Amino acid sequence: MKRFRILDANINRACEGIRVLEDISRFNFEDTVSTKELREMRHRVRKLFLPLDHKLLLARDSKKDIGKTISSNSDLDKKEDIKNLIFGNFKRVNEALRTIEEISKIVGEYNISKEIENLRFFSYEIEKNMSKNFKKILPKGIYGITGEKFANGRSNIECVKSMIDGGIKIIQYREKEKSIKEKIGEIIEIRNLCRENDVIFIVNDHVDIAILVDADGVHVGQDDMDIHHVRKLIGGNKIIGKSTHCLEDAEKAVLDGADYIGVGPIFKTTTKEKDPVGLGYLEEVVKNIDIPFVAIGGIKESNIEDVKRLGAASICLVSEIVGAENIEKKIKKLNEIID
Ligand SMILES: Cc1ncc(COP(=O)(O)OP(=O)(O)O)c(N)n1
Ligand SMILES: Cc1nc(C(=O)O)sc1CCOP(=O)(O)O
Ligand SMILES: [Mg+2]
Repeated sequence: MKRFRILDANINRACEGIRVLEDISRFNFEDTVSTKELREMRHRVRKLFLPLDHKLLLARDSKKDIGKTISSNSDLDKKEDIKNLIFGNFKRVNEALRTIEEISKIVGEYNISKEIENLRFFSYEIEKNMSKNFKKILPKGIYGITGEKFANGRSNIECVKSMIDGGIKIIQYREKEKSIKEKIGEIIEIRNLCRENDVIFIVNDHVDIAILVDADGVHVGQDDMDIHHVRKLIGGNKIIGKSTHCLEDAEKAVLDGADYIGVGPIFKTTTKEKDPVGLGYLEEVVKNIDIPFVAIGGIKESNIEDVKRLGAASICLVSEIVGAENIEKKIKKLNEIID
């Protein structure tokens, strides 16, 4: 009898958890695939136990459940945001399925146990897919940007491979000279390399191509598309970076909903025609701006320490990295300095 009580409690626990996830997937993310898969999983669990419904109901005794008092006195269930809510519910569902799987065996329901085991693995997959709905956050450390013109004959692809081998966690594709067709070819290749290596991939300027290749985000400048238009096109779960050159730009970018801002050019640079704004602007950003930022422009091994010291957690270097004799060694050296 007690075994059926455990089964009953865990079937309910699993199905209720799946229902929460299903509603988040449906109404919050409008994710058709995960919604359908979760609904199928919930129906499958219920259906498997239909023949045992009577025994399960007889064994139910919610009033005497000692877990109720323990749970109402516990702080463990506090969920601060939707992400925690999702991971908390997947944990709950997977644990409940595991219990159902084990108890089904000892009541002689081996086929059901096997099916529940399969559903548990299905649930791990859905969890992975659903986590794609979350926007990635700007990593700390070195932010790499392509620049074939400064790469001593190396291709953008070769540079990206070396950046990844050097341990970079975010790469932006920036290319001003090639045709759209050539750019798309390279972007797809780099997107795949980044995805395989768990590196965030940002496309510079081209919102349409970023959407086309399902990049993690896009970077736009003061003369590019406005953030609210970009957001409308690219959706809420992608990163939007915006270049800023003064505090007014930065404040506007925050209000417009940028996920991070570029702050520069800090020093004189030959990669872009723009006068330096100096370290003063970086200091202003550190004091006044609450969203993540990337320091950029003329940053080298020789001055990166000054940038870091002022409070820049993410630092971008183009020519210093792609123009280095050994890109991997350069990145490792830069990381040593800023660590
Ligand atoms: C991280 C980062 N910061 C600034 C820029 C510059 O963008 P933008 O002003 O649009 O100039 P171009 O790069 O398009 O010449 C950037 N790309 N990345
Ligand atoms: C692309 C770019 N944007 C900048 C900005 O301040 O918005 S500075 C810059 C060039 C950065 O290249 P390097 O590291 O070779 O100086
Ligand atoms: Mg631009």
